[in-house]
Amino acid sequence: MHLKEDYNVAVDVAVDVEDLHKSFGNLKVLQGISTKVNKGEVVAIIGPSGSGKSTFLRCMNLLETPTLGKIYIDGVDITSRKCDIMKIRQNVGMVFQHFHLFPHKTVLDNVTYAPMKVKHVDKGVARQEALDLLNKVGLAEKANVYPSKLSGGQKQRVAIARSLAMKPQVMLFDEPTSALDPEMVKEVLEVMKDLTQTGITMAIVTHEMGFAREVAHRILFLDQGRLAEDATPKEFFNKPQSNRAKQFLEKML
Ligand SMILES: Nc1ncnc2c1ncn2[C@@H]1O[C@H](COP(=O)(O)OP(=O)(O)OP(=O)(O)O)[C@@H](O)[C@H]1O
Repeated sequence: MHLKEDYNVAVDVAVDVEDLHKSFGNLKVLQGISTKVNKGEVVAIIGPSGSGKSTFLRCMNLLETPTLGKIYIDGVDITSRKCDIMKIRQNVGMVFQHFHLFPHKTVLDNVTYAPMKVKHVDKGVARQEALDLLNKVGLAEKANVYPSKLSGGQKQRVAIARSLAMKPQVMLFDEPTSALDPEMVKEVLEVMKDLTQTGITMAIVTHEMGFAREVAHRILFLDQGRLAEDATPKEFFNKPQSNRAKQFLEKML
């Protein structure tokens, strides 16, 4: 395990990104991103289509391997070859645009699967914790149904509960409402909003500007793979600095 040298002074930092680059062949998607996310902080990653938001997020749990640069999660260098990827993924939950639930498992079994299989949590404990989580996302009564019987919004809420069941320190959300019918967006955003009150660190790629403005502590605005702005929602939405952000907001708001 490679700990960051100045880890002792950085104990409040959950995610530390240093000069992150990612290329796909000749395509330079991330071009030197550096930022820190503090424990309990909620950051919204926004920017034009193709600016590298999802790639940035996916680097944070090594779904994409950075081409260059370092990422530390809780002080652990996840870009080090010696890093145990499975351990990191336990600590960094991810919710995708599409829900990726197991279709042949009930809602409850979807939520208990990883804790039991990966962490060897006792079945009774895993079920109780899963029921508590389903209760939190408003789906306790759906515990025994199969995903095919759920709406998109309900599926996404199960996906969030499933991710939380691993008790991650950091939660990554990759456009969690983009695949939903408009009337279901709100119920998922409400669950995410509740989550922000629990002290968990969250990084959210989103096109929901109202949500980002209301809920995020910080806005990271990406433009062509660079961190063009790193500001509070108030600063960013009221006084964007770059022309690109101004143009983007004119379109989005
Ligand atoms: N696995 C991959 N192989 C090749 N190119 C990729 C891959 N993943 C992403 N890209 C390219 O990288 C660029 C950035 O993609 P990314 O999905 O990170 O952008 P984004 O800002 O999240 O976009 P959107 O808002 O449209 O989802 C795009 O040009 C995309 O085609």
